[in-house]
Amino acid sequence: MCKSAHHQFLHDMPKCEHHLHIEGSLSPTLLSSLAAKNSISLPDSSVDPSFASPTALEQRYENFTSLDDFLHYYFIGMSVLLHASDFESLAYEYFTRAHADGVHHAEIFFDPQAHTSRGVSYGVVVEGLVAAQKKAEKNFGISSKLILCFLRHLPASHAGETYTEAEALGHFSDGTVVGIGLDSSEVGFPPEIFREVYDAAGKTTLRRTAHAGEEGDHTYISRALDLCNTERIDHGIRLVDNEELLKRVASEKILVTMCPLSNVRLRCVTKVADLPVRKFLDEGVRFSINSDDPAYFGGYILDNYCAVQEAFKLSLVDWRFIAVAAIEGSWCDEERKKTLLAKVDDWAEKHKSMA
Ligand SMILES: Nc1ncnc2[nH]cnc12
Ligand SMILES: [Zn+2]
Repeated sequence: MCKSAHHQFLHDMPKCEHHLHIEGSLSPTLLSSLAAKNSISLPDSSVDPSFASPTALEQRYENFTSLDDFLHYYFIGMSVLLHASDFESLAYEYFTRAHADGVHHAEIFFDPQAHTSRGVSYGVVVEGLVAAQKKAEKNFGISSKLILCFLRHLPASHAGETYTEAEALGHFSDGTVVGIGLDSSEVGFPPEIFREVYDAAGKTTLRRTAHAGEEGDHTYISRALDLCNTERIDHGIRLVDNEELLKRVASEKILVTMCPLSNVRLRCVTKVADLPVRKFLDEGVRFSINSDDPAYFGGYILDNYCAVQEAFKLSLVDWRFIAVAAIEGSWCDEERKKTLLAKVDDWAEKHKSMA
């Protein structure tokens, strides 16, 4: 949680999170307890000393050198998740934390291929996540959706098989899964490799997003939009390298899901102040602020909000733009959006003295 009392207004702001990998919310403590419970052997600490203790892992997470360096630990970490109850514990721990940070609506990525490839069925993963979603709605009033991500380092045919499995279970038509996304190593794996699943999704009510312009250049963003028809861009910070594309994203009201602390930890930028927050606001690019993989990147959503405020000293008008863009760009129904927008009005009224 953000430590500064000055940021109470950010705590109070009704937030939507759109860029959260549920497997990336696996804390080193839960990781070790699930490893013990499920008898999963992690790498020996003589081979990688980071696995000596949860504290050692946390320290290693402070020194990622790239997206791939992080992904190495991310995939090992999630190997402790075996049962529906593990996914439920993981997701409920996230919702508890998100609620404490003032999240009212969350759209959650999950990586089924990273589980099915080690013998954990797609159905088990979703069963656990849905159980946590229901509990979070009941106990915290948090609405949430699932976004099925495809791993771009695996073949497109594998993504196609995963799509077919989710579709056959009725998870697209019954609303269990609201949309599809694309994650994992970006450079060398452009979005159009996965055109077939995006084309299929485009013929349904499924929403479409993709990680683009995180480590990859701005052409990854235009290719996601033009060749995969994505409605959102995850990260998208390389938009700043192409003025025309940036203006297009603004005019087409495409939501960019920024993840400030992630971008610093993975060395996409040196510091939060180097992110295009002011530029996006000035150009009318709609964006939300998110935690990506909070257990790995040193902060949950409110820490990301506070880091942006420390770096940019935004006004209430700026924050209101961010709050409204996040709600309008959410994939929930119109009634829920109306409720959330009314909460933003109340919040702005309460904090008008800071304008
Ligand atoms: N920041 C990120 N980029 C790409 N794939 C991811 N999977 C989890 N976090 C990711
Ligand atoms: Zn991500």
